[in-house]
Amino acid sequence: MASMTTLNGSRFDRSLFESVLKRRFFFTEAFEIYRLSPNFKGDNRGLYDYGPPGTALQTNIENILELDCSVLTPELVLKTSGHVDKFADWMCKDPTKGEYLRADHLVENVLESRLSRGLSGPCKDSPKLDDAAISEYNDILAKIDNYDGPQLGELITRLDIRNPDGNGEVNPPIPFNLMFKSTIGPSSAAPVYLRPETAQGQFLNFKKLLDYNQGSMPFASASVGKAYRNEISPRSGLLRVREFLMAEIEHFVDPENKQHARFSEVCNVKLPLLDKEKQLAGNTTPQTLTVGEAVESKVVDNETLGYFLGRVMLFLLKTGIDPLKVRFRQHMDNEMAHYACDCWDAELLTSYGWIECVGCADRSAYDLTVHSKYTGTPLVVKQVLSEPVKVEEWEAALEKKLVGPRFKRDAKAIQTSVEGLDQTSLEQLATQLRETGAVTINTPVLSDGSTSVELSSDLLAIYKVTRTSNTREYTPNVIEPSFGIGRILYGLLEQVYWHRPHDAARAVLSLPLSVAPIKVLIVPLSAQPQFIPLVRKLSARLRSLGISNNVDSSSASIGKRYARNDELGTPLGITIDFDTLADGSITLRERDNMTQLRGSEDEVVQAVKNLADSTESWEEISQRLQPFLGQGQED
Ligand SMILES: Nc1ncnc2c1ncn2[C@@H]1O[C@H](COP(=O)(O)OP(=O)(O)OP(=O)(O)O)[C@@H](O)[C@H]1O
Repeated sequence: MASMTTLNGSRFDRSLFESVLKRRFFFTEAFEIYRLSPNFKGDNRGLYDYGPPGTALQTNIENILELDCSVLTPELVLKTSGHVDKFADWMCKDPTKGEYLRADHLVENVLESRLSRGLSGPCKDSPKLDDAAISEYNDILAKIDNYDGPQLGELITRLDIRNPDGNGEVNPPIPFNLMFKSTIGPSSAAPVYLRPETAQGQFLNFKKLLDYNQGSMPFASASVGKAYRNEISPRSGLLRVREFLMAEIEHFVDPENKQHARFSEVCNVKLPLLDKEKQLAGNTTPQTLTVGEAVESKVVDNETLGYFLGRVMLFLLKTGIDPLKVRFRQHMDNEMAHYACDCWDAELLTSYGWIECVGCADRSAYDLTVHSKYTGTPLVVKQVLSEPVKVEEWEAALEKKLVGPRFKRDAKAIQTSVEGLDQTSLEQLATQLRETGAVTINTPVLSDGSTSVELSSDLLAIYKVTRTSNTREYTPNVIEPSFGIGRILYGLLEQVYWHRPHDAARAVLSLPLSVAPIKVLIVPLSAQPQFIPLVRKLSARLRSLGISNNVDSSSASIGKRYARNDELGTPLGITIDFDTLADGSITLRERDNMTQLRGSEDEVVQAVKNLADSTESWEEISQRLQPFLGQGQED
């Protein structure tokens, strides 16, 4: 487990931190009052509700273009995309306890615990770890994501890895599909899944998106919405939940030209990169390269992927993430999702270790190709060429005189499927047809319920033709940054949490103004009625500038009111006191250093606006406004 320090260098204490977040209602366990009732049965882990500050923070973080697609997804779509067969994690059962554990996490947790205790087993009197074992464990941990189920099984047996809860032996790993299944309609005949990612809806709308974009490439769509995964054993709070908010951008690009028009904007952004070769060699220290250097040296495959890694880094920094607690880790070959050909994860350092928060995958032409093949709908771009070119192409022709009478009302569907075959498939099928005299073609559901048909060489011919063309046809590749908003939010909260020196009860969340749920706290010093119009006017004035604010007119001391809002991460405070009644001046307080400045309402409002627009810093404002030595009020 990573050892974390807070912003002022003290040790990070997760239980204190979580108590602050719960107290201030950033989030809570979902269905909590039911879960606490004695009749509640079942596994409620991995389900959370965000309270008002958590929801506001989430909205402030996400802020990207939206395309809103259906969550309920027919089985056929996810069968075609490969999720029904391959979207699984390896799971072990502890038969004694009846517990299920994710196999890679089990190995990781047990080896990390052995390393931290220097012992090779769970008991105090287990033998000490020798140098060879320490080196082997570190090597395994550096590439833990690269092991498949049987390999994890081999490690579990050879290293005698057991369930830390009770020390029972576990069964060999088996795959567990992470999708939630349901059915649609009263007949329950049509299986559906809750989407495990938002991407598929965007791929299925590719043709419409391309038309909407006047056929021009490259372009991107984006979607923000809930995704659902039946995680095997969620034990890390908001980091691993079963229902979470995802923001995914699908950038469609010409596979022969992966340059990016705005690459120069991110070229100099520095990235800490941990590539797959390093991990396989057991090395976990990233190298820092600029995006430009990383693409030039081919550490990152292409400009578009580099562009998005740069943008992800800038986004994380803007939300307030510490640059020393971010790294970009490349997936190893076995780790890659079934649809990806390259992938870099932006990981944040948390008290749970390095956690993936944004996955940046090159999904190649995988998704568009499989959906196109299955549905017979071409999901391609037709590029008009300035000079005509000679192209050699595979063509398929059905012997209609025979196909019509043989397949009757299915003939049309078969013809559409044959016409939808892409060049790669046609080439493979041509060889097969030549060698075996028949091929199988996938089709929509036919009248006998089947979803494929066998065509022999008397019914189907596949041959090469040469023609002159003014257009080039291609299936775009997709570069996809996929943001888990909850993980970014949690990582950020851990990183900005600290408490005042010598007072663990006075916690502070140093959220930047841009993402803080409430930007300004207004505190009237007294509950006397003269203060009410002043407070209302100031609050409305800030609101009209788009600056969210909260009024705390409770009877608690000023110090208590500020302390409550320090825990909510409110960056600025304005006090209205008796001098305000006399001369209209008010006090502006900065959350982190608690210094206060005094000026007229106009001056203070302008200062708040400049801080919110990042056109002036607190230090610069301190040069203009009078220092106010009222910190004593805080206690
Ligand atoms: N169970 C979850 N809870 C919260 N966020 C999640 C969860 N699973 C994935 N995410 C978020 O969605 C993003 C994209 O999902 P992706 O499929 O790349 O994750 P993943 O590789 O399955 O994650 P992990 O390996 O941690 O299970 C992740 O970067 C993460 O931020």
